[in-house]
Amino acid sequence: MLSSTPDGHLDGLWTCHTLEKASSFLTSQRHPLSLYNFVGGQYIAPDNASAESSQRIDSYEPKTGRLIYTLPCTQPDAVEEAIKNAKAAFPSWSKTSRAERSAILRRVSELLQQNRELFAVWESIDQGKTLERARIEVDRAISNFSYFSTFILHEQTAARMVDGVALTYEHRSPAGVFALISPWNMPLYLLTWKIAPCLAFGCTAVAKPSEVTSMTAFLLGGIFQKAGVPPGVINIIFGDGATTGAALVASPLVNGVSFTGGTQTGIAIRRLTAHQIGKHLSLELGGKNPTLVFADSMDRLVRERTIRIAAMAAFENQGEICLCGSRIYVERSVHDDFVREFTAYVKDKYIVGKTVGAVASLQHYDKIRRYLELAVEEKATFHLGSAPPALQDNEPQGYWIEPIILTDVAKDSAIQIDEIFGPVVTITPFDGEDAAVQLANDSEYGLAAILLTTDGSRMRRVGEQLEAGLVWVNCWLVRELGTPFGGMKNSGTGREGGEHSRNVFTVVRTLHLPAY
Ligand SMILES: NC(=O)C1=CN([C@@H]2O[C@H](COP(=O)(O)OP(=O)(O)OC[C@H]3O[C@@H](n4cnc5c(N)ncnc54)[C@H](O)[C@@H]3O)[C@@H](O)[C@H]2O)C=CC1
Ligand SMILES: O=C(O)/C=C/C=C(\O)C(=O)O
Repeated sequence: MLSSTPDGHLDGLWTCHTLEKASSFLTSQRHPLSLYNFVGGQYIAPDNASAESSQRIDSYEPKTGRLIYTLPCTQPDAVEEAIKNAKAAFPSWSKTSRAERSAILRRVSELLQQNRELFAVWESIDQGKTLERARIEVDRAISNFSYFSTFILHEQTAARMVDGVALTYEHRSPAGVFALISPWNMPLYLLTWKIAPCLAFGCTAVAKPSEVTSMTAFLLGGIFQKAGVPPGVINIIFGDGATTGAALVASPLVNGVSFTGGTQTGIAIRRLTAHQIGKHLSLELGGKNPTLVFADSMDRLVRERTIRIAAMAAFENQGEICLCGSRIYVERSVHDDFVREFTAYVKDKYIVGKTVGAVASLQHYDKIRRYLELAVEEKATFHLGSAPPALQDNEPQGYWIEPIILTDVAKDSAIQIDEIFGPVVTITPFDGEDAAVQLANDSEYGLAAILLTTDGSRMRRVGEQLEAGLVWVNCWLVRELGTPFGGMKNSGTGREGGEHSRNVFTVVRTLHLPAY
C-alpha cells in the first residue's frame, strides 16, 4: 500500500493489479468510491474541506456504463487554498538543487514503474481504453519523469561577449505556480507530460485532470507522497471546467497555464487570462489531421506498411488522440484499391472489445453518434460500421462504437470539418501533389499530418508545405521527448518538450556585465 486516504476506504485500490480484481473490488463496494483532493501533500477528506464537499460529479465506467466513483467539484475558495499551498511551497522548491529535484523525480518514475500494471488497469477501467493501450501510456508517463529528471542535469544557458563592451548571459529561473489542466483521452500520459517538466524546472503546481477520468491522477498523489515530493509542490484537485478549471486558470496567484484539451476551451482560457499579460500560456488543442496516401506508397513492397500506419493513425485509442489522422486523402489511381484493402485490414485487426476500447463517456458517445446519423442523412457510403443506437436509460450499457470508414463525404460537411475525436475516418481521392497539399491544409486546425510516400524528394517538398506542427512521414506518433510538440492555427500556441518545456516553465533575464 502506498498511501492511506483519510478514511482508509480507498486503500483497496492499491491491491488491484488485474482487470478482474479491480472489477470485483468495484462490485464489492456498496456505494460508488469517493475521490479526494490531494493538497499540501495530503488527501483531504470531503468532511474536512468545506467548499469542495458541497458538490460532487459522477464518473461512469465506459465499458459497462456503471457509476464507479464520484469526485469533488472543487469550488473557487478550495481552488484558491490549493493555489496558496503551491505558492507557499515555491520559494523552497525553486531553490532546491537540480540534483535534488532530479533524484525526487527519478523516484517518482521508479515508483510508477513498480506500479505499472496497477496504473494500467485503473486507466483502462476509467477511460475505456484497452489494457494494452493503457500499458503503453503508463510507460510514457514513466518516461516523462525519467526524461525530465535527467534533462535538467545537462541544460546550459548561453553567454556571449558583445563588441568587447559587455559580457552577457541568460539567467533562467522557475516561473512560479502553474495550473496544469489535462483532458480525458490519455489521462496519466498527458497530466504527467505537464507535471514532470513543471517540477523539474523548479515550479510548483495545481493540477486538474478531466472530470471524466480522474482515477489515475488520484492514485498519483500516493506516488508523490512516497517519492518524498515536499508538501504543496504538487497539488491535485478535481472538478469540472466551468467551476474548478476556470477558477484555477484565472487566479492572479497562478503564473502560467499548461493546457491540453479542446479548442473552444483554449479560447475560453485565453479570454479568462487576457488581462494577465505576463501569464505563460501553453495551449495544445484539437486537430483534424490529414493522412496523405500517394500512389507510390501502395507499391507491393510497402503496401502493408501504408495500410497499417493509416489504420493505426485513424483508430488507435478509438480515435481519441488529438494526433489521429481522421481525414485520409488517397491519390485517385490507387483510391479504390486502398479503400478495399484498408477496410479489410481494419475489419480484421480492430475488433471492438479486444483491440478497440469503449469511448470515454456517454456524452462523447452521443456526440459521435450524432455525426454518424448526419453521415446517414448526407448519404455517405459506410464501408465499415454503422451509426450506433441511442443508449437507453433503464440499465447501464457500455459506450461501444465499432470503427467507421466513410467515403462520399462532401468537403463542406461537418463530418469532414469538425474534430469528431472518435473511431471515424473519411477517405477522399485527390489528383496530384498540389491538390493533396491544398486539401490537407484546408482546415482551421494544424496539429499533425501523416505523409505516406516512397519518393524522397516529395517527403520534403510536401512535408514542408503542410500546415501542421508535427509531420510524420511513413510513421505515426513517433515521439522523442526533446522535439518541439504543439500545433499551428487553431491547434494551439507554444511548444513543449525538452528545452521548449523549459521556455514554458522558466523566465529568462539577460544580464549585461561590463567587460572593462
Ligand atoms: N487533446 C485534444 O485535442 C482534446 C480534444 N478534445 C476535444 O474537445 C471536445 C470536448 O471535450 P472536453 O472533455 O469537453 O474537452 P475540454 O477541453 O472541455 O476539457 C479538457 C480539460 O479542460 C477543463 N476545462 C474545461 N473548461 C475549462 C475552463 N473554462 N477553464 C479551465 N479548464 C477548463 C476540463 O475540465 C478538462 O480538464 C472533444 O470532443 C474533442 O473534440 C477533448 C479532449 C482532448
Ligand atoms: O505527447 C504526445 O505524445 C501525445 C499527445 C497527445 C495529445 O496531446 C492528445 O491526444 O490530446
